[in-house]
Amino acid sequence: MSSVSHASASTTQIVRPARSLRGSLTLPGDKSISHRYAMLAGFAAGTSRLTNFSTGADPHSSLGCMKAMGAQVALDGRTISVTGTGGNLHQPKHNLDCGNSGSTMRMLAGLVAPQQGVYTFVGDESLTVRPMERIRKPLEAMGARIELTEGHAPMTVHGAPLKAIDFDAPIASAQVKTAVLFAGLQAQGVTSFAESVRTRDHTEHALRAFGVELERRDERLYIQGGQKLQAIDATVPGDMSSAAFFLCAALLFEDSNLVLDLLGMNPTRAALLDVITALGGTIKVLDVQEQYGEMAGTIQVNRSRGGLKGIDIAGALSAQLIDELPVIAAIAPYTQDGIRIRDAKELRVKESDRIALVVKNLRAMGAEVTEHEDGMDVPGGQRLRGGIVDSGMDHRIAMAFSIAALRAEGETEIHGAEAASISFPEFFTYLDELAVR
Ligand SMILES: O=C(O)C1=C[C@@H](OP(=O)(O)O)[C@@H](O)[C@H](O)C1
Ligand SMILES: C=C(OP(=O)(O)O)C(=O)O
Repeated sequence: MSSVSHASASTTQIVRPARSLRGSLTLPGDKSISHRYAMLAGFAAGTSRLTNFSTGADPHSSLGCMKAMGAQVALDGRTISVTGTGGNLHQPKHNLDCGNSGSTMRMLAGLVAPQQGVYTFVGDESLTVRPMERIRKPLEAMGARIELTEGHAPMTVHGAPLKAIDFDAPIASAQVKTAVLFAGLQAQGVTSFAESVRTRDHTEHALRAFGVELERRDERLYIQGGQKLQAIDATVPGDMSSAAFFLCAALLFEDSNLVLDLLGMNPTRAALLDVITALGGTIKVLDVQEQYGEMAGTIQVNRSRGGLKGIDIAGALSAQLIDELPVIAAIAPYTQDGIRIRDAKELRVKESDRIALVVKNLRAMGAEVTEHEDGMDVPGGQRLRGGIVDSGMDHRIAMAFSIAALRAEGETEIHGAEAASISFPEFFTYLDELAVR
């Protein structure tokens, strides 16, 4: 990077090409795990200590909401202490502000639906147009009442005593699974949940960490209502979806060398490592540990000699890589055989329409790309030129195109670069440290 300029509300970051990517990093805690630990610690009895908690704005929105509902939160560097409400959330005095975070709004809806009181959730411009119907359906089937505004936030949850349901998820969403399990935890009877694609399982591990019994039989999860939660002392593993930017950057240079410590290696989040290997990276796992069911390890990434291969990503793999697809697509022009992505329609309802924005920004950098309703085809063997990138105030778009910029000819301007702080405030500092110029 060379300079940062502030134009009205938006920050522009200039990213210069690099010659290599070298160094080692310990990434801030995983965003998905941090959300779940924040919510369950705020709900449990006792004081939880959460070390290496995410530095992203999103999990801090979850902490803020838990605070507004009676949890006590104290910050001490990378460790956060949360004293929970022992299962009785307070009705908040104001609207619950979820900021930019879909996870906060959807998962908390499940936690408050069985509680007494009325809870109104609001968010920023992007969150206000994201679909919430997907959680209204199961929670209303259990007995809660949820008011939406044309299917979106603002969302008001009227809590009520809930009864268990058997729910078969029509879409692959770990946030919907979490909302149903959090409601089932407090419902009368045994709630079951089945999904056709196995999504990230952090909620299952987190519930067990806090002492909840949860069973999986024939791909269906069962949770008995009325269980009590006890505080934990946990270290959050580094975020694989943040690591994705540097892992993809390491692929772009033959002599790159990247070591990541304490990286979350939960198998439901690690599909990216297979993609990196398929494209031509080599990954050495130097050490693996486990805490509360979550694996964390040290990995070393290099690139094999020769050009980068291509890959087709579709079906369950698209769901497992959903947050990594923007950066995978952004480096696709630099592969030999190109990358084709399908079955990723969910990308259209994230913080932005990520298919449309990836296509627009690839074209702004001179790439050829074909847009599909559920994905895109990016041919390989292309050279990109530095251009003007519009983040759409979407963190993953801002960071994905900063990586594409490393191999472009000339400088790239990332408009709305500050969006990175939603999940990874340190991103540009780390990129500067790792990029060899
Ligand atoms: O459960 C989670 O922590 C998440 C699940 C995914 O969303 P969906 O549940 O909407 O697929 C993902 O895109 C999001 O970044 C985090
Ligand atoms: C989609 C994302 O998060 P959320 O749904 O929590 O806003 C993301 O982090 O890419």
